[in-house]
Amino acid sequence: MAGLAARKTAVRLLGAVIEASTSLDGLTDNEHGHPQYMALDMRDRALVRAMLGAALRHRVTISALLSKRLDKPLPANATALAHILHIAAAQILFLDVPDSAAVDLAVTHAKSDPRTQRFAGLVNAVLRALCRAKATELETALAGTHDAPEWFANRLAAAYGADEAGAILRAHRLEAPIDITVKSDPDLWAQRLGGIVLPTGSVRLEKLDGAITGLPGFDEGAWWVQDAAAALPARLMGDISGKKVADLCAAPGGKTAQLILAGADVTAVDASASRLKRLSRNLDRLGLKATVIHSDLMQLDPPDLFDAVLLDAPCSSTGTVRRHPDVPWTKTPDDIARLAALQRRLLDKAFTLIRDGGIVLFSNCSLDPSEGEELIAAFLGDTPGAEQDPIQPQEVPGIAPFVTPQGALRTTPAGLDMGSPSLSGLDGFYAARLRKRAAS
Ligand SMILES: C[S@@+](CC[C@H](N)C(=O)[O-])C[C@H]1O[C@@H](n2cnc3c(N)ncnc32)[C@H](O)[C@@H]1O
Repeated sequence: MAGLAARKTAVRLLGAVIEASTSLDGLTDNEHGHPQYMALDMRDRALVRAMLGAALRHRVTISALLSKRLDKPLPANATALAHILHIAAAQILFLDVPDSAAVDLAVTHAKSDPRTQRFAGLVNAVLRALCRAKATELETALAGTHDAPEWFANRLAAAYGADEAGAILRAHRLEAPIDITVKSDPDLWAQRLGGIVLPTGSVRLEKLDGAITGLPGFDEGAWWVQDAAAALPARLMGDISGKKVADLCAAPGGKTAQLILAGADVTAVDASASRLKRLSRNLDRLGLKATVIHSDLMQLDPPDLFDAVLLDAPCSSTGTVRRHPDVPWTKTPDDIARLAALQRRLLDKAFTLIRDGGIVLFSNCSLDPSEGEELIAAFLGDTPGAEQDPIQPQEVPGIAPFVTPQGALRTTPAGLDMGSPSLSGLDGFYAARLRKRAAS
């Protein structure tokens, strides 16, 4: 039956995300993804990603509308059934798929699986009722929830206040636009690619029709994909032309490329061999060169100190939910605490690698203050010789709204209003510039 394999794959992957906290990025990787996903053609893969995106972005809304159609909650162990219902509901409520196709394929799927066979009638009845109810109930259901797990919504509210947290969670319901960093001439590339130039200089495309590799300028290495917020930390390192700079968590290399183009002599370090392969491929395409070192940062022992280092540390990625809607459902507060502790160890190490007067630019794509504001305050409080070098609102065009009173950079998906929701927002990023006091 046409389309059944895509539905079965989406249901299987939703299970892997929800039950096993597996990252969606890995499952849907076009080279090393889940075997069931890899067996699909590109069109079906795109459909699987769309179904999973909608199912995760609207998970609470979908649950609420499904449970209204059930006499009693599904048994806790009926996970296969729950995922079939969620993937079908995502199509019915949020995708441009005919209702009849979504329902029929879900019923056929339920009949084909021994765990769900006896529920095929229930799947049919619940989904048909949902098709009838959506016109009158969807809007109210959306208004009744932030579509986030409670722990995540509470944490954002504690950090940003109810209004800002609400705006961030509303932004998380939308797919992010595609941002591009160009080597030069953003106006020209915006015109060629059909995008706009953001105040910070990135080029933004509302959405992508087809593969990114097919766009003009890709093969010749004129640009690379990089969220507009992710493009800021490397630009906060001041004048690095001719300086010895290390990118300490470098792969896949978006910031490495920026540092090279700013004229620095760059060493790119990363602990992951496979991610470093991607970095090398990316730099090759862009025609850029760095010294690449495969090492755990904690073991790094370079012969000379650096003038500056960029530590774009591994984090909870809670700033990237628009692009990775699985994050709130796969990460936990314990993960955040563990990653914050790792970042602190990496920052302590990074600080030993710079000369007196040198800088560490610390950044990550988390929205959680324990991985940003609080971590830097603690580091400054107990690291002799470390001081904050406040970021100035004028030093990079367009950053003024994101500079905090402490002189750090904080972006959220609720920032950067470009007039329409589909063109607005930024990944959540934090960046702070730290200096090692020169010996007196
Ligand atoms: C947020 S990503 C970096 C993104 C990159 N800076 C960019 O802009 O393209 C974090 C990176 O840190 C690397 N990493 C994690 N732990 C590390 C460690 N102990 N030493 C070195 N690299 C590490 C991961 O492999 C991952 O590539």
